[in-house]
Parts: sequence; structure tokens; C-alpha cells
Amino acid sequence: MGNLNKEIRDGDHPDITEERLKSTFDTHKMAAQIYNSQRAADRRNEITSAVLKIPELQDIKPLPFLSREEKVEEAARKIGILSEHLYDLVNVNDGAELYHLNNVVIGGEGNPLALHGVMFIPVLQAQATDEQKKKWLYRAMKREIIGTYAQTEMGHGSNLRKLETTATYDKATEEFVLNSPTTTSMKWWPGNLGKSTNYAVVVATLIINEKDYGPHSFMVQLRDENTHKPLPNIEVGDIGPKMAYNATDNGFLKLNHLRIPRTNMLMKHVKVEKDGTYIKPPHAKMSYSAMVHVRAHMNNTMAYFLASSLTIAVRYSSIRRQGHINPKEPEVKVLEYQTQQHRLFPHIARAYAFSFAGAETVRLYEKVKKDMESGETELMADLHALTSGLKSVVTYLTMQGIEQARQSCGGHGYSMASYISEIYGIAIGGCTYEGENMVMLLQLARYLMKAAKAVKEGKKVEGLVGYLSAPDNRHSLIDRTPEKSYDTYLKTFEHIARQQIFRAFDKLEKMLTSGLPHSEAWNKCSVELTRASRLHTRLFIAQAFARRVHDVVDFHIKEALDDLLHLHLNYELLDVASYALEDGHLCGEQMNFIRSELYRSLGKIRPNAVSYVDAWELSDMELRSVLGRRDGHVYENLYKWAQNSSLNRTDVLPVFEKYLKPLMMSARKNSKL
Ligand SMILES: CCCCCCCCCC/C=C\CCCCCCCC(=O)SCCNC(=O)CCNC(=O)[C@H](O)C(C)(C)COP(=O)(O)OP(=O)(O)OC[C@H]1O[C@@H](n2cnc3c(N)ncnc32)[C@H](O)[C@@H]1OP(=O)(O)O
Ligand SMILES: Cc1cc2nc3c(=O)[nH]c(=O)nc-3n(C[C@H](O)[C@H](O)[C@H](O)COP(=O)(O)OP(=O)(O)OC[C@H]3O[C@@H](n4cnc5c(N)ncnc54)[C@H](O)[C@@H]3O)c2cc1C
Repeated sequence: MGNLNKEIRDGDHPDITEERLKSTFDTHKMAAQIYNSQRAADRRNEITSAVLKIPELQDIKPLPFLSREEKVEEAARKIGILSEHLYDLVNVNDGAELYHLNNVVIGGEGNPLALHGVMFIPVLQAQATDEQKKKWLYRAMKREIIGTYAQTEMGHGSNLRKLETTATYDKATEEFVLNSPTTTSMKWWPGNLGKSTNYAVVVATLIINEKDYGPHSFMVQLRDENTHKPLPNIEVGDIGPKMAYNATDNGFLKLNHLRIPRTNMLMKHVKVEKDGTYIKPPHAKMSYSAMVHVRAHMNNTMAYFLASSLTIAVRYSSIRRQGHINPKEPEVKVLEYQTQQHRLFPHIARAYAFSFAGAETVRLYEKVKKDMESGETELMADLHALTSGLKSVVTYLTMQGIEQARQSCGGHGYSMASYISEIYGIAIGGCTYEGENMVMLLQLARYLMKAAKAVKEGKKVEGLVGYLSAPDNRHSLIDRTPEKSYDTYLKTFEHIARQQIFRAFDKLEKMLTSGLPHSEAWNKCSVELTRASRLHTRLFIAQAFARRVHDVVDFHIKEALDDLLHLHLNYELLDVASYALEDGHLCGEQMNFIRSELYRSLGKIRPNAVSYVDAWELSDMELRSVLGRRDGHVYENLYKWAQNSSLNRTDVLPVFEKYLKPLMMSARKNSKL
């Protein structure tokens, strides 16, 4: 039997090898849990190995040293080479493999086909008729055309019903006239819209005979397919640099009374007949499918961003020695400090939890997608509620975790050599895109309030909100039952979520009864409502984690996951404990128990810490971090990395003669006077 940790190599830093030798589980078997099958975990490594053999696919230099234009060019260069090798060398089979290939070769900063794959193709798959698919989808899949999803405007992103871009039907010519009447109506933000794409699915307010039918999707050709020049009546460009994600040309688009054929409206579910008759879709929100697609996959991408930062931080913490615990002994690895463990390990557990919750969400998404193809829409509301809550909670907690990872690396964490700040910048975009987090929490709250109302009316609710109808214990049984069971924790999470949901419901009802209009009452309750949504979602995440651990067969993997779950439940419960203390569901004695279990968990996790992050099997190429190097040789490589700085090209910069010398000369002259 070889080493359980599969990252051990000769010549690695002894401090990191020492960590890996302690592993109690096979990291590649753990990868199968993270990526949902052994085959998927194997394929990731096969793809990485194939890429490493292609010299042109390597970064020309560390990405932080590239200008914005160089970043855009570098991503496009690699996309070109990748397209050639996609099937012969790497033979990519599905979206997950493609996403991995992208992460290894190009990284998270984006590429010209990012939105093409993430939204343009999915929206055509879901909303185009067979004829429209023949015309655009198959060309898009072969990359003959490149598209994006252009919905958000300068003035409106969240409130889709107020999009100002209009698509007015002209019965006489059987065309839609697309128009951006104001500055604020310009499309603003769509990824790759600025410079890369030549087509877009544009979301515009449909007007027929002066009646507003709300947002609908239209295929618009933006640029000439050969010259790439913008077509007449179209103004398009890049919106400028962003916090991160700067290899992507997020863009603007102004449409000046642009005429497109009637058949350019995506009409699989909804129709406008030649005479202007409007035929409703089976469900009013079917046209929101591309957003739901991304939201459903975001748990996994966020888990990936979080795991990337933690891999960097935990590996670095195992070679960074500073200070003493026992003054008679050498300086310790900073990973020995309980504060460092408390800062990092709960986020490792969250990364696993998000991945497991993500797998369940994608399964539900795939089912709903299939149902929708045949016009079946029953589960759409459940999926919308679940993805709205998860999207918000997971992106927010990911943001917290990545920032903790950065701080845990001390000064070097602040350097782009850690690459954590770029990962942070990319990940936190997720708090905003695909629905601003508060807005999405309030969407889930609508669903929760309906469920609460049903329960109050004596009806039984089931599924994701089934616990609202289930019997509740007045007092938590944590520490009050002889057997060690996660059920007592999950029941406590249920209690907390249930209490908060009914608290928000009662507040809302009271205001409505006092005569306040619904929208005003809703606004006055909205903080309580978002709290309810967060607690409901955190319950789901904990349940999904427990379900996965329950299903694992391999003893050592189950044991290691069980340790992470134990940490997760105690940490998360402490985080929300005030809700349970308020009504006496938990008492001080139980709080002490939970705290001591948390500290015990940190000690239990410690020997496996490096293995838990290694199990994500993130190669050096995709991490792009000096601090996170697999071999632990950080210091000499930090020095090498700094040599890339253009400031080091000469010993004396021109600014010396120009500004600094005169400044010092004049100061010296003045001090002589
Ligand atoms: C392997 C595949 C890999 C895939 C990877 C993807 C991950 C990528 C990460 C990689 C990293 C970086 C890449 C960056 C990529 C960035 C992409 C970003 C793209 C975008 O941002 S596109 C623009 C997104 N915009 C939004 O999300 C706007 C948010 N607003 C809305 O969605 C809506 O306005 C709304 C808030 C939902 C409200 O809509 P509306 O006013 O129409 O509705 P009401 O509030 O009145 O509600 C009415 C009723 O409808 C229900 N409902 C709403 N939406 C849905 C839905 N989608 N499905 C079902 N039901 C829905 C709602 O619940 C109400 O029901 P009720 O009346 O309460 O019963
Ligand atoms: C990196 C990135 C990539 C993007 N890519 C795309 C893309 O490819 N295509 C595309 O179409 N768009 C894209 N977007 C745009 C994105 O989808 C929107 O910015 C997002 O949906 C938020 O909308 P907004 O900007 O209008 O925010 P706003 O709604 O203006 O939010 C401002 C504040 O108002 C609050 N608020 C707004 N409405 C309510 C409400 N009803 N109740 C309570 N509070 C409210 C919000 O919570 C927030 O605090 C992208 C954005 C980013 C950052």
C-alpha cells in the first residue's frame, strides 16, 4: 500500500511531507466524494496531466504581472489552442470537465468564451425552438459564433420587470424593433459583450400593441461574422476595469431602433404569432432558466474558490514557522496555533459542505430542466427557492472564508504571489451577479412565508419546508441524550429556522392586519425575512452534509468526513446560537458543551489538515499561488516571483531623476540654509 496522501514526492519541503505522512485517509478516494465519483476525480487528473504536456498552454508569466490587455489576449490565445486540443488530447466529455480544463489552463479571471458556455448555450438549449437550435445552437456549440447573455442594464439589474430596453412588435413587417431609449437602458455588465462576442441573447421588455408583456429573450447579431465590426444601429464596448475578473470584457450595448425578424424571439415556451397574438408560456418564469442554471452550479464553483484559498493557506501554514508554544522547543508551524486552526478549519468543512449541497442542487436542477422540456413546471418554485437561498448564503460565507485564508497568511497573503486576492475578487462577484444576495434571500422568503401560512392554516407542508410541520422539542437535546447523534444538532437547527420563519411571519401578519399595504409591510419586515432565509438555507447545507456522510461506505473516508461534519455542526451552531438562547432552546451548559466539542474537533482535524485540502487535487498550475505550492518550497520561489516585477528591470527608475532626486536635492539645500 502506498502513501494515503497522494501528493507526497521526493524533494518536497520536509514540513509538508511530515503533514502528509499523517493522513488517515486516501486523498484520491476523498476526491471522489468531492467530485461525486471516482471516475470524475480520475478524469480531472488525466486532464491536468494532458495539459501539462502542452507547452503553449502554460502561463507566459504569472498572471498578476500582465496588463489588462495582455490578460485578455492571453486568455484568447489559450482558448484558440484549447479548441484545437479539446477532443484529440483531452477528450472533454461534459461541463464539469470543461470547467476543470478552463480552471487549469486559463484560470478564474475569464476568457472570451466564458459567458458563451455558462449562459448563451444553456439559454438556447432551454428556450430555442428546434428550428432556432438548428440556426444558432449547433453553430454556437461548434464555436462558429460566440455569444453572451445581455440582460442587466445600467439602471436596472435586480428588477427585471422594469428593464427599459424595448422589443416592440411591428406586425406590418413581422419584425421586433429593439431600442435602448435612454443612457440607463444600455445593457451594462454582460460578460464578453464588450469585445469578444458577435451574438447575444438580449432580454428586453416585449411590447405588442402598446401592451407591456414583461422581459423576453431575443437573439441579436451584434457584429459582422467576418470583420467583427459592430453592425449598424449597434454601439458596443467594454465597461472598464473591475475589482478582479479582468481577463473578461464585461460590456455595454446600445440598440438604436434595431430591427430583427419575429423568429429571433426565443419561442420554445412562449410565442408571438405573425398577427401579434401572444401565447403565454406554461410558467411565467420559464424565461429565467439561464439564471437558474448558473445559480444551481454556483455552490460548486464557490466551494472550488473557497477550497483553492484554503489549500493555499493550509499548505503555507504548514511550512511557515513563527513563535513558540513551548519556549524550549524550536519555532512552531503556525498551523499549531489554535487561533489559526479556528480561522481555517471551519471553512474547510464549509467547502466540503457546499460541494455536497451543490451536488444535491444540481440533481434537482437536472430533473427540473428535463421536466421543463415537456412543459412540466411543478418543481420550478422549489428549485427557485433553493437556489436563491443557497446562492446568497454560499457566496457570502465563501467571501468570509477566503478573506480569513488571506489573513491567515500574514503579510505574504496580501501579496499577489498568494493569488488569494484575485480568487477573492472573482468569488465575491458571486454575491452580486445572478441576483443580488438580499434580493435573492427575499425571493426565498416569499416561499417560506407561503409555507408558514399553510402551516398556520393547519395544512401539512412537505419537502424542503417539511420541518415546519414536524413536531418540535421545547428544549434542545444536545448533550441531553446518551447516544452521540447528529440528529440532535439538526433538530436544533430546524428549531432555530422554524422559530425565525414564524417570527418573521407573525410580524408581517401583524403589520398587514394593522392595515399596512403588503409591499410596505414586507419592506419593514425584510431584515427578519432575510434572517429566516439564511437560517433555512444553513439548515439545508447541514442536512446535505449529514446525508452525504451517512451514505459513505469507505470506513476511513467516512471517519474523516464525520470529523469535518462534527466541526461544521458545532461551529455553525455557535454562529447562530443567539436564536436558540433567546427562547431557552439551548442553555449556557449546552453552549459550553458545544464550544468544547468545537475545540476538540479542531484537534481532531489538525493531523489531517493538509490532506483535507490536498484531497481537492488542485494542481500548482490551477492554483497559481507561490504560497500554495504543492512542494512547500515557498521562500525561494517568492524571491523568483518578485523578479517578474517590471520595476526590477533597471536598478534606477526614471522617476528618480525626474522627481525623487529634485525632491531630495531641494530638501538638502533647504536644510543647509
Ligand atoms: C458545469 C457548468 C458550469 C456552470 C458554471 C456556472 C458558475 C460560474 C461561476 C464562474 C465564475 C465566474 C463567472 C462569472 C459568470 C457571471 C455570470 C453572471 C450573469 C448574470 O448576472 S445574468 C443577470 C442575472 N440577473 C439576475 O439574477 C436578476 C435578478 N432578478 C430576478 O431574477 C428577478 O427580477 C426576480 C428577483 C426573481 C423577481 O422577478 P419578477 O419580478 O419577475 O418576479 P416576482 O418577484 O414578482 O415573483 C413572482 C413569482 O415568480 C417566482 N419566480 C421568480 N423567479 C423564478 C424562477 N426563476 N423560477 C420559478 N419561479 C420564479 C417568484 O418566486 C414569485 O413566486 P410567488 O408569487 O411568490 O409564488
Ligand atoms: C462580475 C459580474 C458579472 C456579470 N455578468 C453579467 C452578465 O453576464 N449578464 C448580465 O445581464 N448581467 C451581468 N451582471 C450584472 C448582475 O447580474 C447585476 O449587477 C445583479 O443582478 C445585481 O443587480 P444591480 O446591479 O441592479 O443591483 P441593484 O439592484 O442596484 O442593487 C443595489 C442594492 O439595492 C438593493 N436592492 C435592490 N432591489 C431590492 C429589493 N427589491 N429589495 C431589497 N433590496 C434591494 C440590493 O440588495 C443592493 O444592496 C454581472 C455583474 C457582475 C458583478
